Amino acid sequence: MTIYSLSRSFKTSVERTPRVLEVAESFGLGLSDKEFTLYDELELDIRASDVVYITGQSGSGKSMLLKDLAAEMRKDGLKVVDLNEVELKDKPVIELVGKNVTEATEILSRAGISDAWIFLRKPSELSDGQRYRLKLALVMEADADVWIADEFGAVLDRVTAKSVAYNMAKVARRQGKTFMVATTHDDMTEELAPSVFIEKLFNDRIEVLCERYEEEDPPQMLMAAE
Ligand SMILES: Nc1ncnc2c1ncn2[C@@H]1O[C@H](COP(=O)(O)OP(=O)(O)OP(=O)(O)O)[C@@H](O)[C@H]1O
Repeated sequence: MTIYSLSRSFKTSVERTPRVLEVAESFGLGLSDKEFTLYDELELDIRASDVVYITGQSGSGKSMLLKDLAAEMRKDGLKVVDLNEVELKDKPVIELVGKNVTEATEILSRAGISDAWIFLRKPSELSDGQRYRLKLALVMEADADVWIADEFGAVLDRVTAKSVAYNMAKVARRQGKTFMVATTHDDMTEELAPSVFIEKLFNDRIEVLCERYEEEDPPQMLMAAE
């Protein structure tokens, strides 16, 4: 069990251009420097095999929380693979994962790619959604302790996003990986079956629900800060 303690706040200062001054005057906005906090000494208990589902409205601080959590995990010596940092080689898809064709097709199908024509194409010839699923396959194959995906499934249709969410969470749990996603979509709870569900609200408000299905550890509300 590792408890990560996270704090993040920003100082904002506004550049006083003529248009900024006009808008400020029209709407009666003050232009003094302000500080806003996304979370302050937030304590999160994240374990191997946890599926962490971070959701909340756009701009509420989900990406920042995912990034800060990943940075703390890296500091802690864990190997974190970030979907947004996965680079794709210019080779047919079937060459990019697995030790052989059987393994490659298995990994690709878990990531939602099961069309043989896609296997033969190169990443540059795929759609955004197909490339995204290929990256998910590479994340699953990477020798990492933690998989992270910001804007998880944003370029996929909802049916595909849910199916990929279900498969990835299942594989992560089976392999003892920590799988953490952030997205505005809050319709994947059933598929991800998260052990840690985080709803990031505006300002420093955050709700964390931890549900680990162990007898000695019943579902509990860890923190609900206002
Ligand atoms: N460098 C920065 N300086 C000041 N404010 C910042 C900075 N980076 C992010 N923010 C602010 O922090 C807040 C949270 O940003 P974040 O990217 O985590 O939001 P998000 O919930 O992931 O949004 P989205 O769903 O739109 O991606 C936003 O209001 C954003 O404007």
